[in-house]
Amino acid sequence: MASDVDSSESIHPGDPSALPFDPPGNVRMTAELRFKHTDDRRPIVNQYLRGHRVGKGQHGEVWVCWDLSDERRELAIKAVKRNNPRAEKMNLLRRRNLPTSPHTPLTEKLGSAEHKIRKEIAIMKKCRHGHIVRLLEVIDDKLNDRIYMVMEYLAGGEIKWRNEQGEPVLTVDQCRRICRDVILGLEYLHYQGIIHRDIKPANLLWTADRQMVKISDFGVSHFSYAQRLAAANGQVAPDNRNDPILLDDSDLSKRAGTPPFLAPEVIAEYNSTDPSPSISTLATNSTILSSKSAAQIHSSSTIHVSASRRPPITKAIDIWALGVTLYCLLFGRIPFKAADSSEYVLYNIICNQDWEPDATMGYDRIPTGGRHPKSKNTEGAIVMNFLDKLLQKDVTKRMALDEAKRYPWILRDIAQPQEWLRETSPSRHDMVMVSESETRTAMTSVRFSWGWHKRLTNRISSLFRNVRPLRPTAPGYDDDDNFGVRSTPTAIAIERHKSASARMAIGPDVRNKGKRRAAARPAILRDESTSTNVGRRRSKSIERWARSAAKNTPHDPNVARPMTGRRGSETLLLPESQAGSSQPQSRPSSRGRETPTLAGSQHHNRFSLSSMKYWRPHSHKPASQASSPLDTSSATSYSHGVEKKAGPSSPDILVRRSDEVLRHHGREPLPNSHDDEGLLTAARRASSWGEPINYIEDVTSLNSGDHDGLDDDAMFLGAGGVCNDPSTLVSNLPLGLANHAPEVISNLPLALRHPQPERLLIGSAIPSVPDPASGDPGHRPPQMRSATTSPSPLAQVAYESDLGHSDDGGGEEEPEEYDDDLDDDFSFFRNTHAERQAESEAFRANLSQMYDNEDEDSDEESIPIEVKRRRPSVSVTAASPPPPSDFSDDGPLR
Ligand SMILES: Nc1ncnc2c1ncn2[C@@H]1O[C@H](COP(=O)(O)OP(=O)(O)OP(=O)(O)O)[C@@H](O)[C@H]1O
Repeated sequence: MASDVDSSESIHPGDPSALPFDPPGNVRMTAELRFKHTDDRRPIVNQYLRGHRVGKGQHGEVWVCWDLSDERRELAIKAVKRNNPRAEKMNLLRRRNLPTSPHTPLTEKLGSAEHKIRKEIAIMKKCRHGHIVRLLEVIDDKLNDRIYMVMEYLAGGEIKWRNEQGEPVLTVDQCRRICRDVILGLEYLHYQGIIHRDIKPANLLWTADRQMVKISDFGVSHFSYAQRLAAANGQVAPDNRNDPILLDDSDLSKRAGTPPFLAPEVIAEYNSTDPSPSISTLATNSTILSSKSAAQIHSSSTIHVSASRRPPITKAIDIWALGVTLYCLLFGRIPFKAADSSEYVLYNIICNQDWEPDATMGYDRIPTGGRHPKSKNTEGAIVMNFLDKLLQKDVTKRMALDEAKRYPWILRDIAQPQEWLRETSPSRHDMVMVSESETRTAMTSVRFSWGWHKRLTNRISSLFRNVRPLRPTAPGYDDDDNFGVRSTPTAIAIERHKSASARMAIGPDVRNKGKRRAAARPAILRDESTSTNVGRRRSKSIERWARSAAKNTPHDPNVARPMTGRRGSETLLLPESQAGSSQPQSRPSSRGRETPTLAGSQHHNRFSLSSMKYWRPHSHKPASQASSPLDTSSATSYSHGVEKKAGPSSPDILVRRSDEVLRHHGREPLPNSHDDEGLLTAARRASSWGEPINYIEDVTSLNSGDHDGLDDDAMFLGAGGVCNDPSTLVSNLPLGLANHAPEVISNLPLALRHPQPERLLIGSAIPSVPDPASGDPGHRPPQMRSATTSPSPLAQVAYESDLGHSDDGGGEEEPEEYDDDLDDDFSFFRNTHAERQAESEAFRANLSQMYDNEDEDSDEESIPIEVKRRRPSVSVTAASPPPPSDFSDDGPLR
């Protein structure tokens, strides 16, 4: 078994005690953020001197930093916005969670970004294992709209697993070691009751010496108390039975993760042999199982599961994802891929088609012997058999982690396997205990600091977001049942309420940039409907939505209910005296269903942002000065230096909002334009899955929300791939910049370098270093190593700072400011008409998917369907420059 044991690897790779990084103590929770600069303008966040940015994901940016209070230990600090409207909007459109839960969980109502951070922190806080990225401190200052997570720094970066030709760059040996590390990490997570749900190469980070891989990104991970109990034979203290974040099992029914890595049971309804009604509705012009012949379909591995009988979603989904990951590492490509990049086709392939190996595997091109090798004892046959067990479509036949850990190939280079198995047993670790209070403190309410100098004054769309149609109060109707508020801790609802109020009161807010953009574009409207009608809404066409919305008057004072106007869990509270002044008995219904209504009332939609598409702001006034509904809407107790005004009666408020704003800006709505029609036709077509989408096959999670439209280069780079041909990237540059050398491009004004994906440049001047992980001087190096200084091949990708700062940590921005936000905020006003038109056309051309949102009835007014090129998740793993030696940090930070 151990004939080819490499003595250099005869270690106990999974033994946490052998780890160089294992600081004692629990995760620190810090409630105050202090921000200052060094003399040379290097930012300091509390005691952390911030260095260059090492990565950027959908929700946050990651920098290297040095802990000034701990001998300048090198760490990573991740800044995550609590509120990410762009990501949330895309998530909203994409969230087709199957099956629909009648009880929409509170956690979803908190918004995906917030939800993601809370879960990520709550889970990471207690994970302490050699193959899990360690969280050390959370800086959660309520006055800052970002949360800072201080983690151990994995200098090796993401695993790079293929070159630009799509060939594997890791040896089979390396693949095995990575796989073993992930098995150990997963074993620990599963033992703790945590399902990662997004295992893929991009979420596996190398240590600096590339001797070890750690699992990162717990944004969609799931904690199951039942699983934890089972793992501990019921001996676990019931510390978090009531934790709404960690115990929300309905989360598991949601399709989170990265499409090519999703297990068949997660997408069981996409089995074409037994399509669920939802599929037949959606897939009106999709080709099912288009690309492969029937002979290629391995019947024994085809599952026949209808949506109604979908297998339970368990930790086995991580094992499947591990199998897909191992396949990627071995062959430099993903095992399941749809020819037309359609998710629908992809899911059918995952459910119904078998995987096929290449003739050889790994960088060292070891023969595989095919899918079913004749000789069973070859290396290829052993690995193929291992893959076969991991990639079992039938979850009951899939290999368990414990089995995988003991598989001979995994144990191959372990000197004393039995001892290693004993030492790495998860039962040797303490059980994770995450209390409810800890989860809550992981993320608290947002309070906004004043930043007028940075913020534009367009608050109209956020205002309308808070204008709600009538909420039902018909007898027997329990609002909470539909919104999952019943189980909501009061504090959370209040926090959100405050947050909404704050936004209304304060006025300009960069967070609503997306909605301001929506006002300038044709928008596809979503009608307001109730959660009890979620099932029906699924079949409702987008076109009907928009028409209905356009016809309806903004708000009827007879219908408007002053008590609660809600968006998600945000609640517009009005004084009790006003709330009691009306007794609404009706419930708005976009379908005109019979619902008890007040005389003369009709169903209503929120004010249509699309009707304001030709509206342009004339002036920017602080909310407190504007003669807009901003003046009157806030009757909450939220106080942030803004003088509260007593509002008029609630119906007045609601009916006045849209009218006043339009009048104030001298514009009339233009409903029902032909633009809407064309757009809707495209949207409807797209919603039927007929439009192929360019999902990012291996880098972007569903939870990231916008993996559509990424160009191949960005996808490739984000996947941990490499590219040594600058023309490949430069070819993507806009405005004819492709002919310019990268250095010329880097000097262009920021405006010319936007949007983000075009700012990827090649650091061609970076010298190379050998790969310490390979350990073989004669080893054929991957192509890109000639251009990298980093242990990671990703070193040659440089990502420019948004504000043109160098990546040396000398950024001057304050943490409160999200650079791209600012850019977005100004872009609307900066763009010429022609640009806007071009943008609109590009938008239509790219329009690929529209999801009817079956699990929300609460939020979002007009949702423009916008598919943007995604800013890729790029890692820059060049060796970190040391902290400045001449820097002297003064007193308070010590
Ligand atoms: N501890 C770390 N050490 C080194 N690099 C890191 C670390 N954490 C994250 N990174 C890098 O930063 C990038 C972005 O981090 P991360 O994936 O956590 O952000 P995110 O916003 O959650 O991403 P997404 O939601 O898009 O998956 C990662 O791809 C990784 O390369």
